[in-house]
Amino acid sequence: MNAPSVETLTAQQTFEQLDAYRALEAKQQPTWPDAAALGYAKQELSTQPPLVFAGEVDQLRERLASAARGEAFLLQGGDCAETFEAATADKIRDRVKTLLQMAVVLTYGASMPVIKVGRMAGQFAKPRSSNEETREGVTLPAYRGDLVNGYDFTEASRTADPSRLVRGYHVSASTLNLIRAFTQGGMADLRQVNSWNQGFVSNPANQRYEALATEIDRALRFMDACGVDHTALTQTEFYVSHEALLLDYERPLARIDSRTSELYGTSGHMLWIGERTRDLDGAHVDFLSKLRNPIGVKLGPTATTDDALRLIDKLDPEREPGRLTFITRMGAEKIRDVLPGLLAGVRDAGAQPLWVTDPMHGNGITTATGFKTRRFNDVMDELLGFFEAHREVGTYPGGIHVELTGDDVTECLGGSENIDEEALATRYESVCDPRLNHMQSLELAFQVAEELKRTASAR
Ligand SMILES: O=C[C@H](O)[C@H](O)COP(=O)(O)O
Ligand SMILES: C=C(OP(=O)(O)O)C(=O)O
Ligand SMILES: [Mn+2]
Repeated sequence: MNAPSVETLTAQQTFEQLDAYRALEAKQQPTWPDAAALGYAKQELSTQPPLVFAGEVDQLRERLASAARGEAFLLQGGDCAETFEAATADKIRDRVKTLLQMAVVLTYGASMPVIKVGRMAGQFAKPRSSNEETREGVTLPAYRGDLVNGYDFTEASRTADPSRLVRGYHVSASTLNLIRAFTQGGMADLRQVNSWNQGFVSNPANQRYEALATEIDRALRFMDACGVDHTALTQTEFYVSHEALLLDYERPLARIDSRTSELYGTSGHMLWIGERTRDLDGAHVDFLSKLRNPIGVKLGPTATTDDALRLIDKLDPEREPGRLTFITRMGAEKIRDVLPGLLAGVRDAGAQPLWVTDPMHGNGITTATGFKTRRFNDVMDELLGFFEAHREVGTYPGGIHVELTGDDVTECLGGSENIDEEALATRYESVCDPRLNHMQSLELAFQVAEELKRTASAR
């Protein structure tokens, strides 16, 4: 046999370093009953083309760097858990549409670029509070996302099936293909997106936002009249992200970039680590520390400044702007107590991560009838607490991370349509956490835009 070339050896060594995570504890991984089928799925994934390209990933890192410097704002959103069944053209279009509508409003409010990142094309794996679920005396494995098992409550459906890893890759590929088509092919035309927003404000419940919508309309007409570059108005950058939870999916999609010989996760542009898997000595932090992608880390109310600084040392030792995003999810009741100290501690240590708020995950409640839900008012309260904390400390509130859909579901309580507990049953479709519906998402965007206008005029 020929000796391996220097190039192969280098690639091998790179992957050996990446594989150090295998010796560490990986929380929230499924038990795959069929080892041979898992081996086959991983092999199959490792031969598939990357879903995203290293150059795009670098571009997103640069965009996020500008947000970390206070020169852009991140809008990240989508389902709690995407499903294979709901990866239809209409549903994907409506989610992208909702994000674009929100982005127009935020761009105007912030007077700066809004970086659009979907929780899409890979958000298929869920951490759970419990390994099992019991219904009417029957106990089965918990649903861990379509990448692992099915939502139907039967033994067969809830058994972890590795062929889902491969199917998840293909569904992600077709989702991404459609997103690229929509955002490059005319659907992102700012004038059209703004006309959709006119529909939102023409609803009497939303008239308080009319002035803002009219201002945006005038600004667009002005740009049009001036002959502003057509492409800037009709096409937009759109990136995808998901929680990098399932290492059996992420590892085969880690690739060496031929331009730089560096490792990239090619399952999505931005990857984040969840609140339940961010242990410093755990497999997830180690694995992601080796990839060049922008990395997010969720920080819940128990996170200390020391935790944040040690995560920075491990994930962003060079302190490269755009590399690390902290996504705080404290809960409306705690954010004003907990966040200012964290922001000040990190700033005083000389680090400048991007700070983003997830106003959803700290505000979950379960109704007496058993629905997991969130109150729109709590979500808004945490958002306001986020802006207040940053104003207090003098740091930059760089973005929002929300669970939302373009559909008219009834999963979160309140909002201008005043969804009450009874209404939850009418259209509750999420297979995991409750999402803001189309109207609630826009309402949130208009309120955040008002907040951003205030921040911008105070600077
Ligand atoms: O999005 C995430 C959920 O909060 C997480 O999966 C936990 O949900 P559970 O408490 O219903 O298991
Ligand atoms: C599980 C999630 O969040 P967290 O890790 O913050 O609980 C999520 O974003 O769906
Ligand atoms: Mn969730």
